Amino acid sequence: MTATIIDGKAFAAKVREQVAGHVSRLKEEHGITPGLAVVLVGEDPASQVYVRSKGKQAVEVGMNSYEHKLDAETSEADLLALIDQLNNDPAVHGILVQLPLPAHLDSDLVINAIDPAKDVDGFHISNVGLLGTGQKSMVPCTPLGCLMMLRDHHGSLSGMNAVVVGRSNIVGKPMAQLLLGDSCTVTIAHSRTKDLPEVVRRADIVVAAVGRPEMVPGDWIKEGATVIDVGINRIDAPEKGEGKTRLVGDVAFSDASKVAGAITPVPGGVGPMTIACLLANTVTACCRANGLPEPTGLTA
Ligand SMILES: NC(=O)C1=CN([C@@H]2O[C@H](COP(=O)(O)OP(=O)(O)OC[C@H]3O[C@@H](n4cnc5c(N)ncnc54)[C@H](OP(=O)(O)O)[C@@H]3O)[C@@H](O)[C@H]2O)C=CC1
Ligand SMILES: Nc1nc(=O)c2c([nH]1)NC[C@@H]1CN(c3ccc(C(=O)N[C@@H](CCC(=O)O)C(=O)O)cc3)C=[N+]21
Repeated sequence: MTATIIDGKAFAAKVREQVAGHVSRLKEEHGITPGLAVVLVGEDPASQVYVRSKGKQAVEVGMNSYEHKLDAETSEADLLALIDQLNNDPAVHGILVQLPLPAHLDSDLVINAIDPAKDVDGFHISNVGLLGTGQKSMVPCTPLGCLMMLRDHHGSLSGMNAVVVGRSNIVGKPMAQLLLGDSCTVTIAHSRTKDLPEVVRRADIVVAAVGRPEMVPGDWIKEGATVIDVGINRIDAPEKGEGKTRLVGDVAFSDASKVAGAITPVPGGVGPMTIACLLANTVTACCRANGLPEPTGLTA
């Protein structure tokens, strides 16, 4: 069996197209332009790339993008003051603080300072609680992107065995909540899980969000399973030349794609969907802030 490749890049382009349609309607019919503020503290090169990409794509769909780059030594008080300013700025509908933050900053404190209605990452405790209780919330972008691809591929996920490898607050836990919301039987695995290969072999849906290059080998995958690879790992690629690197996921793609029914590639899978969902969340937040009906099909 050769797996269907789930093309996250193409799917993300479709989501952005829908978002762009909503943005132009908001502008024409209501004179409102959705605005996304992205805050980056420090100079982490990977984070800089993502932040640039978010800003660029926001502008491409017709939104306003506000980038705030603060130096690595920024104090907590200064960062909180910026968040307060963005919370009170009516032109800003979505706020994202790029993680991880430098170690001297308390990320829980910072995230919980964001107005939950503008928390387009869905990381604020009130959004986490709303998601956990099945209420309307802002849904974290990466898990939302994964859910969209799974629903598109399967239609209904009801009754499927889903295994999420990884229990982070930004990916693993919200992913498990969303799968549960779609009536999967959900297992969350992590570094203390006993006999992980056997746990993964039971899965109809595997979501790998670990951060270890190709740690899930092909022989852990059940024949025909759907594999969503969230991992983004930059590894050395001497075959491309000295000092060169390449991106790989948490799944050994080549072997897994021989047994899986469907699989997302890295790059070109979950990553582009994450940014598309960030834009979708910003439009949703903008509609809610203005008491307008929110787009359908762009939330969980
Ligand atoms: N495509 C995208 O848009 C995004 C991609 N990512 C990528 O996804 C990956 C995961 O990110 P994130 O959730 O933030 O990572 P974290 O480091 O926060 O969490 C990793 C999780 O993996 C678990 N884990 C670590 N080692 C093992 C192991 N040997 N066996 C089983 N589980 C293990 C950890 O378990 P424990 O809790 O026990 O320590 C932890 O729960 C990274 O590669 C990251 O770059 C992240 C966000 C967005
Ligand atoms: N507050 C916050 N929210 C986030 O959503 C967030 C964050 N912090 N910190 C870092 C992680 C990581 N993340 C990615 C987004 C897009 C790609 C992406 O587009 N990847 C491309 C490749 C990009 C490349 O070539 O480097 C792809 O997979 O095809 C990857 C990773 C969002 N994150």
